[in-house]
Amino acid sequence: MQSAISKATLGRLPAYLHYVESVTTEHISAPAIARALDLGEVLVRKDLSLVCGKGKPKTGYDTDALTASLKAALGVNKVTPAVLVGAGKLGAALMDYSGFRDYGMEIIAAFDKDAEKSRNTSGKPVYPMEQLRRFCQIQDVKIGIITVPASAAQSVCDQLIASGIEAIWNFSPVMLKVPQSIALQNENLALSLAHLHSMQID
Ligand SMILES: NC(=O)c1ccc[n+]([C@@H]2O[C@H](COP(=O)([O-])OP(=O)(O)OC[C@H]3O[C@@H](n4cnc5c(N)ncnc54)[C@H](O)[C@@H]3O)[C@@H](O)[C@H]2O)c1
Repeated sequence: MQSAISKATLGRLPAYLHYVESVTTEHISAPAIARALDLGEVLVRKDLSLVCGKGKPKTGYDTDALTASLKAALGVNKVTPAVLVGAGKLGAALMDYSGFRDYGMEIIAAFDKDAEKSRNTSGKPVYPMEQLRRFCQIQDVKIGIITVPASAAQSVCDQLIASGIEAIWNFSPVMLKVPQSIALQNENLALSLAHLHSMQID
C-alpha cells in the first residue's frame, strides 16, 4: 500500500497522526480532520483512503484503526536506527533534528574522519570511521546517511554497504553506484528550490 502514497501525501501523514492521537472520541470524520488541520476535505479523504480505506458514512473513521494505519504507513511502530557519516555542518543539523522519529528513523550515532567532530551539541556520539563496521553490525543498523563532501561519498557509501547497511540516504551531489539490493534515496534541497521557482506565477 505504501508504494502508492505520494511524497506530498506522506508529508501530511505526521500532521494527521498528531491530530488523530489527540482525539478522544471513538470515531473521527474527514471533515473534522480537514477543519482541524485547515486542509480541503477532498484532499483529506483522498489521503486517508490510501492509508486506511474509506471511512463509514456518517460515523467516519474508527479512531484507533486510523491511528494504527497512519503509524503503519509512516513506519513509526518501530523506530529504525540509522548512522550518519560526515558530522559537518549539514550532518550536525540532521543529528540535531528529532523529527525523523515521526518517520520511523533515529540517528543513533555519527562517524567522521575528523576527531574534532566528536564535540557536537546533539548529544549523539561521533565515532572514528574505523569503528563504523563493528558498530553497525553490533547495533544491527540498516540505514546510512551520507553527508560527506562529494569526493568522499562513493568511498563512504562502499564502507556503509560493507558494514551491512541496506538503505542509503545520500545528501552528497554524487550519483552513487550501489548494488541493486541497496535502497538509495538522493536528497537535493536545490531541486526543491527549483520546484518553488517553477510554481511562481508572473
Ligand atoms: N542535499 C542537499 O540539499 C545538500 C545541502 C547542503 C550540503 N549538501 C552536501 O552535503 C555534504 C556535506 O556538506 P557540509 O556543508 O556539511 O560539509 P562539511 O565540510 O561541513 O562536512 C563534511 C564532513 O564530512 C567529513 N568527512 C570528509 N571526508 C570524510 C570521509 N572520507 N569519511 C568520513 N568523514 C568525512 C568532514 O570531516 C566533515 O566533518 C556535501 O556533499 C554537500 O554538497 C547537500
